[in-house]
Amino acid sequence: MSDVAMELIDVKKTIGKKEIIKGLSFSIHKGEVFGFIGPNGAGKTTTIRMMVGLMRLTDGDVRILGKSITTNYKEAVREVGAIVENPEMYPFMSGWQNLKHYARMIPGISKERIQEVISLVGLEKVIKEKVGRYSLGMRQRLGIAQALLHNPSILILDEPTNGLDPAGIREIREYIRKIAREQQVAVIISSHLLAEIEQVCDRIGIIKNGEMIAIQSVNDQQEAAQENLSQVQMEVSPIDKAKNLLKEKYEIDVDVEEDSLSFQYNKADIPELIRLLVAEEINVFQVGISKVTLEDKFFDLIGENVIG
Ligand SMILES: Nc1ncnc2c1ncn2[C@@H]1O[C@H](COP(=O)(O)OP(=O)(O)OP(=O)(O)O)[C@@H](O)[C@H]1O
Repeated sequence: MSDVAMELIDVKKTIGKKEIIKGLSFSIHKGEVFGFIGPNGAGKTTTIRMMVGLMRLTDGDVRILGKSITTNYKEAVREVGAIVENPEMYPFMSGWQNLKHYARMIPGISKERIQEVISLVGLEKVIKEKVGRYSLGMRQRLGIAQALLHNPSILILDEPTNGLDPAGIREIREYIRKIAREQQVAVIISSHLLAEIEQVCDRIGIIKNGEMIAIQSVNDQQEAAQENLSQVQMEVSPIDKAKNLLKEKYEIDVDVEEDSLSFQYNKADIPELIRLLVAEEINVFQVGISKVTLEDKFFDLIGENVIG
């Protein structure tokens, strides 16, 4: 069986005359935490509303476990658990009563399942207390428990860390990882703050003006940092010859940015690389070396500081 949980195929949304989402295509895998990140107004909420079936697509399709949200709405939506707006909870009832009340509306939810979702979000100790006395972080986790009750394949959380203090953010992260790992649920979280979700995500998709401008595996970044790789910018000529040489001879993954090559390499080995390029009659005009961080990449890509 395929490990794709959700697939977006050229998803577009036009409201009035404005094209808000301009053809998004990407897949999210089972057991993965995918961060959906971009500045305010980039189109995250609009995309999420389409993913969960709260808003019609203008064009394209969303498939959840292969089921189309446009032609097989009921079955597709069944696979989704989401917190898009603040979940409604009754403050005068306990966490347990809130979940039980909600579970009545879904056929086939056992008492054991309720207990299971409570332990998934670590609320065992306070579940008999009134929700009115919960911290915001606890309420968020109760919301996640509620969204998981019907055993969805995908959990979607829109700005889950909004308003939380650092301890609350840390806890939410921990439980999100646990849910993805233990239940093989694909978790999609949106945020405009890279630093808040970077640590919890396997991959991050960066959206700007309704377009996906990059999808980056977080592990690649961490591996690069561990292997002591630096980000190298090299102004060379002829650029294509240099690019091909680095690719074919040294198996370096090279991007071309205007008249420079951009790649990751161990700083200590760069003088040798320059010597080799020169020996091949390639002119090296400038070499810039910086540390590889996702924040730099994010900043480069969207051209403004939304790190917070
Ligand atoms: N109903 C609507 N009518 C017209 N424009 C809309 C509508 N809903 C959203 N937009 C516009 O679409 C763009 C994307 O909005 P969206 O709320 O999806 O962004 P976002 O990335 O979630 O931002 P935020 O983090 O601020 O919620 C914005 O420019 C917004 O003004």
